[in-house]
Amino acid sequence: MATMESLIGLVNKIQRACTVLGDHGGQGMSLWEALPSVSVVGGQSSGKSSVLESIVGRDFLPRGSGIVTRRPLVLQLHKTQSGAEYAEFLHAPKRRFTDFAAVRKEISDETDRITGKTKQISNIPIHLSIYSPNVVNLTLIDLPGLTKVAVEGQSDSIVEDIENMVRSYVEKPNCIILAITPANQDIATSDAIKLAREVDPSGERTFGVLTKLDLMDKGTNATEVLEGRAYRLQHPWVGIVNRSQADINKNVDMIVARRKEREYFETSPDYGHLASKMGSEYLAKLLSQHLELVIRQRIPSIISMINKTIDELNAELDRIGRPVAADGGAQLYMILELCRAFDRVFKEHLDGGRPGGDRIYGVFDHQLPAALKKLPFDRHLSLKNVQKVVTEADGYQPHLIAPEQGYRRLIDGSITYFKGPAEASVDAVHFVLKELVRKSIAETEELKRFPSLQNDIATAANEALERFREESRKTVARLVEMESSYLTVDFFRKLHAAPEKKPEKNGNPPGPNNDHFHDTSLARIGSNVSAYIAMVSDTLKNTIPKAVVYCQVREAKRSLLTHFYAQVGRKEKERLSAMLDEDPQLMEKRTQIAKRLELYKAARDEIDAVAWK
Ligand SMILES: Nc1nc2c(ncn2[C@@H]2O[C@H](COP(=O)(O)OP(=O)(O)OP(=O)(O)O)[C@@H](O)[C@H]2O)c(=O)[nH]1
Repeated sequence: MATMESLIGLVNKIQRACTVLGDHGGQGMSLWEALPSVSVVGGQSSGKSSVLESIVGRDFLPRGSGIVTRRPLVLQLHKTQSGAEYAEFLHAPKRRFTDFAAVRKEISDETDRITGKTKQISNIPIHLSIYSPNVVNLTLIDLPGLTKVAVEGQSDSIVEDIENMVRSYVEKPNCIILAITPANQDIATSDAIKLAREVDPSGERTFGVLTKLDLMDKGTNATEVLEGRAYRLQHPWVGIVNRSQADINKNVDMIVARRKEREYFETSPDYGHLASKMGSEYLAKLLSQHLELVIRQRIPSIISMINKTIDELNAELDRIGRPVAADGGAQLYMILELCRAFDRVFKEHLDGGRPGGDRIYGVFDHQLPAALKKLPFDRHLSLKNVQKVVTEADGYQPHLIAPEQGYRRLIDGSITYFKGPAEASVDAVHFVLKELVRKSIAETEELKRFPSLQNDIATAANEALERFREESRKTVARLVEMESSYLTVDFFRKLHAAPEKKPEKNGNPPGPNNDHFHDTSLARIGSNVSAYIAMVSDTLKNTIPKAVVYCQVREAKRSLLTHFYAQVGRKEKERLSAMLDEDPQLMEKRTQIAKRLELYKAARDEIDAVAWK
């Protein structure tokens, strides 16, 4: 069975770890909030500081007018067996304070360090551990005193700000509320009780403390309250007699004050029957026992909360990606893996599974045929142009049988027109591929965190696509040139073999100088060339896509990043690191998650170490 010391010590440790990692409540469900704690609340001058000092048995809290406590003070008390007595702050772990006046000054200075001298308040706690033979193991959180009016130099919102901060602590279901009320004030007007009732209506986590019993008017007493008749709480009320201002001025020792308090109750005609359950020493023990009980009850739910959070944080880390390895080999491997991930997505776009590849087919199925159809062959093979070309080709000697040169020139001239649509197909496919590269980079989940590498891959892929386009352009240009370089002779032989149309009945006999004959013959040349060109067009409609796919699409699939891989392989480690530069926001997020993960794991280890049943 875990001991009381180990349980409270356990929570102390986890609380300290929380503060180191910036987890101190007010941030949604944090570990801090899951831990049971005791918060001290009360109106100004209700005697909060006095109660705390009395529990500790030392003067160590800053005093003064106005709002002195401006940051929560997490006071962790550790009982020592050795008799050694000292204090330590979490923010100054190497310094051991044995002079408690110096502790007081350090609390003041540390308060100012965050809030400035502006008298503003801050919810970032100061952690103070006190080791002493005169304490019980207990953790108390001292909060700013509730006030009704802002004083000189404070903003009007301070009253509300303090109340909000105090409420943010006491409203947590794991907070035990130590509600301090001076006995010389009507309990109905107590700020502490008012707030406690609001956040803990059933009173199960509120401990009522009545201070200044010695200052009550003569003839009156607080038995109504202390016996639980005036205001009922689940836990018994505890009456306290702290040092008066006069005692403080006279530097009455805390241990002496404790003794005097004990004597006060033992000899009091009003409270003698309650004496064993009154006083600051009793209060400290009561709280310590209760805190231990609560911790014991909560530990299972804390463990499950810790485990759940660890799982969630791990999943989140996986989602945003683990940190980049430091050594060059691992970085190179990572870059190649990321490139492959991109390549997979890119291929899915081309092969189907992701949209986009179909747009390439669109180029071949619509764009290219439509462009071929629009070529101005009608104009080029008009009677007038045929005549012009044929005549020019014949030179000074008109042809005898067939205008061979004319045919060739007309065909060559026509074929040149195919270059336009061929290049347009190359460009269209190039832009589709470029767009797919862009899309694939954006869709590669693994690459999201590496903007520099995204850039590098985009540049490398686009350079590769440029090279493929160049190659493709040359290839389609060649296809077109090939059509000019050697004509399909059979086509014309067949034409020649086909029976010629009979001359019209009343027509003149055929003769080279006859106009009518001339026109018919030119028209026939035009239509022959046109038919031949239609055949070439059909061929190119089929071969251009083959060339484009061969040079651009197939290459993109095969070797989009081949050059890049070779370059990366030659890179220095520094350059590799630079390629794996991450989005700074993401790095920050990862650091935060990693820190929290560290905290939760440390907490789990602490709990395991206590090995309690
Ligand atoms: N006689 C007597 N005086 C007390 C008692 N408790 C507190 N005082 C005096 O009341 C004054 C205020 O006490 P503190 O302990 O400073 O009260 P506080 O709530 O911490 O005050 P702030 O920090 O200013 O909000 C001091 O002068 C104390 O000496 C008590 O039980 N009896």
